[in-house]
This record gives sequence, C-alpha cells and structure tokens, in this order.
Amino acid sequence: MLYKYTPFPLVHPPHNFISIKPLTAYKNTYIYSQMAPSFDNESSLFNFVVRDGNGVKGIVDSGISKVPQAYIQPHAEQIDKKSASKCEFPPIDLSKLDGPDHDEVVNQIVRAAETLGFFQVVNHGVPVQLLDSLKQTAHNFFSLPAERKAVYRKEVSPSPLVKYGTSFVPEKERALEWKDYISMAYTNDDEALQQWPIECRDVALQFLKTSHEMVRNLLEALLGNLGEELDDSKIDAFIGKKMVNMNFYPTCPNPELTVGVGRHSDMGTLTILLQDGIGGLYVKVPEDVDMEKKGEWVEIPPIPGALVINVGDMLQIWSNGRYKSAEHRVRTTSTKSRVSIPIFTSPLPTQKVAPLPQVVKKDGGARYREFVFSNYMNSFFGNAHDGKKSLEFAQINSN
Ligand SMILES: O=C(O)CCC(=O)C(=O)O
Ligand SMILES: [Fe+2]
Repeated sequence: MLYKYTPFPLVHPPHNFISIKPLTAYKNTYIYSQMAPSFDNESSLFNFVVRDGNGVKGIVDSGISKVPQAYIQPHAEQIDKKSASKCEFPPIDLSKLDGPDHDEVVNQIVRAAETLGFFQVVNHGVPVQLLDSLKQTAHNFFSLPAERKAVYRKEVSPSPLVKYGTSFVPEKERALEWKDYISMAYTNDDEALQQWPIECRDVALQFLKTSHEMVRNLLEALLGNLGEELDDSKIDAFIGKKMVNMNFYPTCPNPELTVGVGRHSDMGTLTILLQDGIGGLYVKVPEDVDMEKKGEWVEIPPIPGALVINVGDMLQIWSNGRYKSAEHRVRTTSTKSRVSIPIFTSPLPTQKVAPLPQVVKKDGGARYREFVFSNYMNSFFGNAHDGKKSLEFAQINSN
C-alpha cells in the first residue's frame, strides 16, 4: 500500500504501539512494509523481526527506548560489564613462524589452545586494509532496507549458500539475542561470486582466501603437537567446509538486560574472527586448566590489525579434550553498533570425527565417541545456545 508520508501515525496508537519508519523512500512517497506491531506482543514481535526480516535493526530504527520483553535475558545470563577483567595475553606474531623462533611460536599457539582456547594473532597475512573494508561492508550491508536483506531469509533465499537471520535459533530461545547476521557458505569461487550478496561477496571471498594459509599454519602447529601431520590429503577432513558470517549488533537501549550472543562454544575446527574496536567479546576461563582466573569471564580486547582465533568443538574432540573450545558470549552497547566477521572452518558434513588414535592411546581412553559431522551440526543448530552443552552430543560419560 502507498501512503503519503506523514511523520505521525494516522491513527492514535495505544501507548505500547510503536510506529515504524517507512522502509523505502521514492520521491515524496513512502512505502510502509506493514503496520506497526506491538513489540511486547510476542507473536507480532516475532513476525516483524524474524518472519518479515526486519531484524533487531528494524526494532532499533523504529525508535524504541526500552528493549522488548522477548530480549530480556534471565538474570544469570545478563552480563555485568564491571566484573570482567581484560585478557592480557599479547597477540602472537605469526610472521615469526618462518624464522628461527618457529618452535617458540608453535609453543605459544599450542599453549593458548590448551588453556583459554582463544588467542589473537598479528602479521597473519590478511591485509589490514581488507579488515577495514570488511567492517565497512558489514555496516553498509545492514544499513540496507529490510526488504533487500530479507530476500536471503532461509525460507526464501535464492541460494542454499546464503542465509540472513537474527538471533541464533529464535524458535527455540527463551530470550532472543540482540544480533542480525548474514551467513555465506563457501563451495568454490564461482558459486561464491554468483550467489553471495553482491554487496559483500568480494571482500568476504578475499578474507577467506587471504586467511587460508594462516589457518593451515595454525592447524599444522596444533595437529603436529598431537603427532598428526597435516598434508593436502587431510585438509578436507579438518577444514573442508568454510563459512563467512557478518554479525551486526545494533545499539541497544538496555545493554545490561540483553546479550549480543549468548554463552556458546563454536561448533567447528578453528574460528577466525575479525572484531571491530567496540569490545564486548568475553571468554570463560576453563575450570580444568592451570591458569589464573579459572571460571571467570575475561574480555578479548580489540587490537587494531589483529584477528581473534578460537578453538571449536571439533578440535577439542580430535585432541581428546586437550584443546579447549572455550565458552564465549558477546555484550551489547548503547552507544555504537558493533560488527564482527567470523570465518568458521569445519570438516565436511560427511566426515567421520573421533579423537585421534595416537592421542587416545596416550591418554588411555577416548573421551568422545565417533560420529558423522552432519549429525553434530543438526544437534548444534537444533538447540538454543547453552554454554558447552553442544559437546554432550559426543561425550562419553566416564561414570
Ligand atoms: O561477535 C563476536 O565477537 C563473536 C561472535 C561469535 O561468537 C559467533 O559468531 O560465533
Ligand atoms: Fe562464537
């Protein structure tokens, strides 16, 4: 329907009735995607945010002053900014892998994977200019009118490789996450260039390509330490599947009540994460490691030009629990929207996964059972984020 633009709703609304700004302007005529929903009515909120693809961004653009009830986390999940300290570890300089300090750098990588499961790297081979373009591209993409993004909702996406969405599994969550995202799965260059959204495809593909050697080097170091040599024939078994996401965390009027992403570990092998300068990524120091601050949340501080690396569940399983896929979460902020761009690497869906035999032998037993990766994926995406529960799918209980 076309309406003449009027700055006020035509009908006087009830007090919790929020008017939506016009989505598209054409000359002086504005197109309204729908009448304003009540954000405190769960089904109209769900329809507006999820079904119609307006996302959290759409709620914020409507000018709310308090987060809708559906986004208010249970008290235990709310993030107290003041109680977390910063992770002080310096970033690992990957250029030194090529020189006399090779072994020392491998030790740093292994030690980080065995303790926090998170570390930062510099001189990683991804051009710093590209990192800036990626962040700008993410902002530009999420500034598009809702209908331009909504074409990639999973129910209607023209490509099985591309998915635009919000929160994690909205249908299953007790409280929604304050995040919109676009997800681009990689099969080959041609399909990426044809099917990924034109606004993001070039920089996303360059990110994937320029980071490949680093991922390989990191994996070589981590697997080498487990007595597993990484040659070309094994690459697909460990990182045959790759996906680039762009996450958008709009400004939030009540950051203390919400989360950008709830507690979770990543499902795959290694995640390469580009975060912007805003901060708010927290990692829980595992309880079972020789480290200070066990069980506490530490913030991974933004370092210009650096990338964040974290261990995923598969690497924890192959290493029979030696490497930690650490639990992490993201805070929201009231002043600026935040973007992050992760590359998720994982085995191919058909791959069988189990702890590496040489590690099991050393440890005197397997802590995880063998499974096909696609089954793990189904379990992971079939449940709301809940800390490290995802690993229970494969865990062998010792009692
Ligand atoms: O935005 C971030 O810093 C982290 C996002 C994240 O954990 C994820 O996408 O899995
Ligand atoms: Fe994550």
